[in-house]
Amino acid sequence: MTTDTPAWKALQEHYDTKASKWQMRDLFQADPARFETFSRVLKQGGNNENGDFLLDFSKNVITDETFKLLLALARERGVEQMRDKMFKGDKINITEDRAVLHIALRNRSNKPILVDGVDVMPEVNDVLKRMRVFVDKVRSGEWKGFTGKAITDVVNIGIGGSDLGPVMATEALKSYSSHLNVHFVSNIDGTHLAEATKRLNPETTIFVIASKTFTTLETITNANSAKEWILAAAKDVSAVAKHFVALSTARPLVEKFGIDANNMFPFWDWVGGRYSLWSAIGITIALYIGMDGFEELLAGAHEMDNHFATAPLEQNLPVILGLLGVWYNNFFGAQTHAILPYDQYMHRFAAYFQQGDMESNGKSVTRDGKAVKTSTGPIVWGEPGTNGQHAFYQLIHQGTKVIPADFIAPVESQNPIANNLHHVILLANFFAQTEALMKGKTSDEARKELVAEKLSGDKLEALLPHKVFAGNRPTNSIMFQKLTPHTLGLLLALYEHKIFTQGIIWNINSFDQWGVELGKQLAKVIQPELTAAGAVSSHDASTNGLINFFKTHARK
Ligand SMILES: O=P(O)(O)OC[C@H]1O[C@@H](O)[C@H](O)[C@@H](O)[C@@H]1O
Repeated sequence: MTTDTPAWKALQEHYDTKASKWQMRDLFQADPARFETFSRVLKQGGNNENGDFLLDFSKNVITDETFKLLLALARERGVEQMRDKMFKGDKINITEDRAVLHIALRNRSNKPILVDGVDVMPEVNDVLKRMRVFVDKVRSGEWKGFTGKAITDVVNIGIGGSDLGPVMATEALKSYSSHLNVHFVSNIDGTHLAEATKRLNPETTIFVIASKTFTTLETITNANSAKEWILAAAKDVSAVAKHFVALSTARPLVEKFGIDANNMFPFWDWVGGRYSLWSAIGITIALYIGMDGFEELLAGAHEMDNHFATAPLEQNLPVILGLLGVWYNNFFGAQTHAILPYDQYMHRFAAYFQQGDMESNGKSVTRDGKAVKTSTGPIVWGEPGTNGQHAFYQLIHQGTKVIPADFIAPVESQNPIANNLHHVILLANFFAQTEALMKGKTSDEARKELVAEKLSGDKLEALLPHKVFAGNRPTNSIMFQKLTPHTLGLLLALYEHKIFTQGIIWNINSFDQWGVELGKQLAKVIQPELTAAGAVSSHDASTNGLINFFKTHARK
């Protein structure tokens, strides 16, 4: 049982007797070298645009002792051993009997990785080569649509892991894009496809059908409607081969759909959906920024993989982030974790890791099937700064909940307009927010301000409590030179391994997602009921009521 182990008990006692009483502002006052003690810099490789990558975790409610106790927990839980198993290709996804090898997709060293005794690297490299040929053809205009015109628009049809990664990465790397436009259709709501195709020309549009299983109802329904849209214009089935490619692990289903095997880019069951942007699922990213850019993304992730696999735990960025998350989740009772990028290009980053984190660690049984005794994965949420500041930061500053938050920003803007004024203001806000969250404002400080504003007596006393900030709100700050493909790769892998670390500490299987199945099963039962004659009475009263409301109000 996780809470009965020595390291967990030591942390609990440390929290109860010490940490629960600390104020970060005192910790900073007591130790002028706190930033040096609790920050780490990674020197990135690749081209010299990439530069240094900083994690400052000094604005957390920790001391040296806390840090040591957290590291002891990681050792006790066997984080290193499980990490090594993942990198070796062991089948650590026990409920699906699969290896967990997104790290193989970006294994730029090509060191063999064996699954069932077979090295997966030749196949990985083969798909990358085929992707390059295809991507170059489309980008150069050599690939033609059914009337012989070059392609201008790419529509990615996929959902969950087959959508969120490519959406997030193409948005993040927009400044590396060329002439091709990309669009994304995920929702089964016909509005999504209809709006995406409204202004597109079928002659110059290709559809990328992204689905690991090729059974996902939303994706297959959208893909069929997209096929009708192309065929309505082309009036010849041979157009399908020129306008559809598939990214999947399920070759027979792709062929059954009518997509040519030559236009299929495979991946493997050891790639989880939410870790699949590194696989052929990344083809839309490659079409957008070019194959060299995509391989830079892989290289950045590979660099973080090497760091995670080899750095001692006290230097290991994903392990540090994972442990800090456990500290707040399990000892301070934090329910959520905010991701706050100070970079407009990263506006889908939090949404991406909502799936990454919540689908991985939203579990309530241990790896051996027992009910967990601790809280597991947090609710992940966030928006880019400074938008969030004018919306929900109030609750982070003065609400009753502990909300640990990650602040993320590049040193250099891709758009240094107005002589970089915008970026300077943006970063000033980043730094100010983390300072305010840590320090807060005492009653004495607030009183002084009110006096300076010429307030006194009852008015001052009435206003005073509203002007006090308790502070002590924990934040991590992540900074890097510039949001290059390499840096984005590094950052994504950092969060992936953080999630991995936490899953091991909670002893849950972070690699399956059975929780999404029940709703799918029930939808299959309900779908025919919606168009059949007569009222429905086989469900609970609410579900019957909703279905029957729809049936009586739907116009024929
Ligand atoms: O890529 P597929 O097979 O269409 O699946 C899409 C998504 O489907 C969801 O049901 C799964 O929970 C996700 O993990 C997955 O990413």
